[in-house]
Amino acid sequence: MPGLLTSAPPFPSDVPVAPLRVIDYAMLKDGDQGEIHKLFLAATELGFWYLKNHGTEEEARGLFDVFSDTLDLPLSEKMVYEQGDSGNSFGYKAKGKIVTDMNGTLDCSEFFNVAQDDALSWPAVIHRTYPEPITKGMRTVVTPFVRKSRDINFTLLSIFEDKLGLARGDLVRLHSPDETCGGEARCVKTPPNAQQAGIGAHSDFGTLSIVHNRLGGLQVMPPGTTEWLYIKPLPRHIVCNVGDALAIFSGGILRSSVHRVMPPPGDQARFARFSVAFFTRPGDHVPLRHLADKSRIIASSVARAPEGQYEPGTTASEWTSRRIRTLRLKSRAGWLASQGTEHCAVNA
Ligand SMILES: O=C(O)CCC(=O)C(=O)O
Ligand SMILES: [Fe+2]
Repeated sequence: MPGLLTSAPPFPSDVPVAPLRVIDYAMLKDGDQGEIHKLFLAATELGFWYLKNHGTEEEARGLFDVFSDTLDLPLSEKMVYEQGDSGNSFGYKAKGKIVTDMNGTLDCSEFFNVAQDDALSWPAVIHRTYPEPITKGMRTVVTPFVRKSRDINFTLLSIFEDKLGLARGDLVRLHSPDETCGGEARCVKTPPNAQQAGIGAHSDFGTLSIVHNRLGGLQVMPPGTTEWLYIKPLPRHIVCNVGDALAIFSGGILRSSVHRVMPPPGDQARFARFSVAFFTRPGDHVPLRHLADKSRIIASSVARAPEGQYEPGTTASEWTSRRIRTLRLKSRAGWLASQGTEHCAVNA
């Protein structure tokens, strides 16, 4: 089973590694103030952290199987579900469909994205249908994974509400189950011995992301630096990060850092790389705008930033579709137009 990769060589010890804080989810749930403080530091400094005791290991293992069966389907079958060029994220993204840098270099990864809305409403279809390995695993694997991952992100959001001086529910409410959203579960697969990026430098579009990694390859560029650091996969730990929407809502207090997926380091490069991710994104019609009118802490951060910095003038769904659509233009212009908060000084 590719997800477990028990035979893969270890992550090498001679590559630069990001010093992510390790946060204990069980302690957060218990209201441990020291752990809550550590989470807030992680989200404001780097915007990335490890989370242990998250309780989704089993669901993620099942999802690696479901997604690897899906990506093993013949290309012609997968192409029936291709996301297309309109900026839609749900479904299949074939290799070479998006640019990874300013020179227009194409990616070598394939993804499959399942909409949170479809997983939670199953068997009712909200956005689209899926191939058989996913429909067969929906009830037992995909939906439980989505539900648990969403609950983790909502717990983290409640903590951020308190730390940012917001009222209870001010962030969670922007992700109401009464509205469709761009939230999704994803598998990313990159081939063995890849020579180019699997996913180019980007910040995530939404609120909070969760990544389950077995092999290395994920890299982050800490704010204010120009160095790429590997995020070393740790057994039973997930990697969590802040996305653009949360950076904007918080007036830049929480950081949405640039990251990318490169071939796994050292001897791990000989293996195909699978990762499983979950993205919480705001309701489709939620305006992306700082919440300065709800918090003095956010208001004072916004007051220090350039005018209009955290008011891109779009809704959450327009923001996501612009970034996907322009990445698929496969040109330098597309690459520039695909950029998010990371390039407009949210992280300055
Ligand atoms: O595969 C990974 O480790 C990260 C994937 C990622 O950054 C993304 O899908 O946005
Ligand atoms: Fe990402």
